[in-house]
Amino acid sequence: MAGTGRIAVLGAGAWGTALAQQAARAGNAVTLWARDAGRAATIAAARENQRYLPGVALEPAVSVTAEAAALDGADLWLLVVPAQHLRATLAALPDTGAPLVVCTKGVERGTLKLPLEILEEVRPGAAAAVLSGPNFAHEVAKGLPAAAVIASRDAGLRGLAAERLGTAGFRLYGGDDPMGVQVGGAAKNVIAIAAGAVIGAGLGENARAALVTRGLAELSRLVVALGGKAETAAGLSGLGDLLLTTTGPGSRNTSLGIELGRGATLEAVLAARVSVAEGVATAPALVARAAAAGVELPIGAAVADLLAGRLTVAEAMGRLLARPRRDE
Ligand SMILES: NC(=O)C1=CN([C@@H]2O[C@H](COP(=O)(O)OP(=O)(O)OC[C@H]3O[C@@H](n4cnc5c(N)ncnc54)[C@H](O)[C@@H]3O)[C@@H](O)[C@H]2O)C=CC1
Ligand SMILES: O=C(CO)COP(=O)(O)O
Repeated sequence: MAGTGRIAVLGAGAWGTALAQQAARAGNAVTLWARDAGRAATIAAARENQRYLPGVALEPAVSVTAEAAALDGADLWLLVVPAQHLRATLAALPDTGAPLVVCTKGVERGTLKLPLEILEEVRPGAAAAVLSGPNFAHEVAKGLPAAAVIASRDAGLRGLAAERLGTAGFRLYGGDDPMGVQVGGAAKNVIAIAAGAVIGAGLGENARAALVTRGLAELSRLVVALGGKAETAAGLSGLGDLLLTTTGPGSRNTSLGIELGRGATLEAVLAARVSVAEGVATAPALVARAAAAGVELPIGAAVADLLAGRLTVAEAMGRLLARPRRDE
């Protein structure tokens, strides 16, 4: 056990709760902060997050609160709020000077900012890192083996964060390419919706494998265009997470795509869920961000059009298949 201080986890969804468990397992006292006082009290009383992560008993070292003052003593903050709410959530909380590790995957609509870019606007100059990888919350919560990358330009911070959060069963690699890591985490959710739609529409496993592979090419192009490294796209936060999300039955993004592929409307799918599928809000923002950098995302654009009701799955596939043939 490496951790010794207090870690604050902001956002008591599935991933925030799983990371709170992991931080406790790594030897830290943990404050899991929820924005809603009633929900915090319910989780604290049940010692379980029945809404977002049912069936997992909270570690004794995890305390749950909605009080901002409880964040004061934490020497590391994990931000685990959906991308569209990250800015407002952080802006409403006091700046204690604690280093920030953002665990959110997505692009903010309107501003087209990635999580660390949002942090830079809300907490200019704060020490910040990003944690990302192939990590279904329910598996990490149970302590099943997993790996992720903690990337920051600040080598001291990524070492510290890996030391405080890692255990033998949650293997954390350092990375110096936070841009590449963030783009991978945001793009894989969009490609997962496309992969799910292909499966839901009965187009077959061959089609999914082709689409995921071409999706990785899109993701890699965007990583490089935004200043990241191609090898980051081939690592845990790129290929690794793409593989998990597009094939694992537990993915919210893939399952949303499957339902769309079977003919459900987006409104009906979202109305039946409490949990977030980040690819929905991210798809149009990612495509716009890529376009601003001169990068075309054919699969991303097809997903954005599908979600907006501008295309059916059959039309989206037809458009992708009709693209001019070229060398791989
Ligand atoms: N669940 C997973 O397996 C993983 C999730 N992530 C990422 O972690 C982030 C959080 O996802 P989950 O914990 O899975 O979410 P979730 O779907 O389990 O829970 C939704 C979360 O959003 C919060 N929320 C909803 N409306 C809000 C608002 N208006 N303002 C502030 N917060 C609001 C809820 O309080 C809750 O914490 C996402 O970016 C996701 O992509 C990353 C790795 C794994
Ligand atoms: O990010 C994730 C796994 O790494 C979770 O994926 P979903 O949000 O699609 O469930």
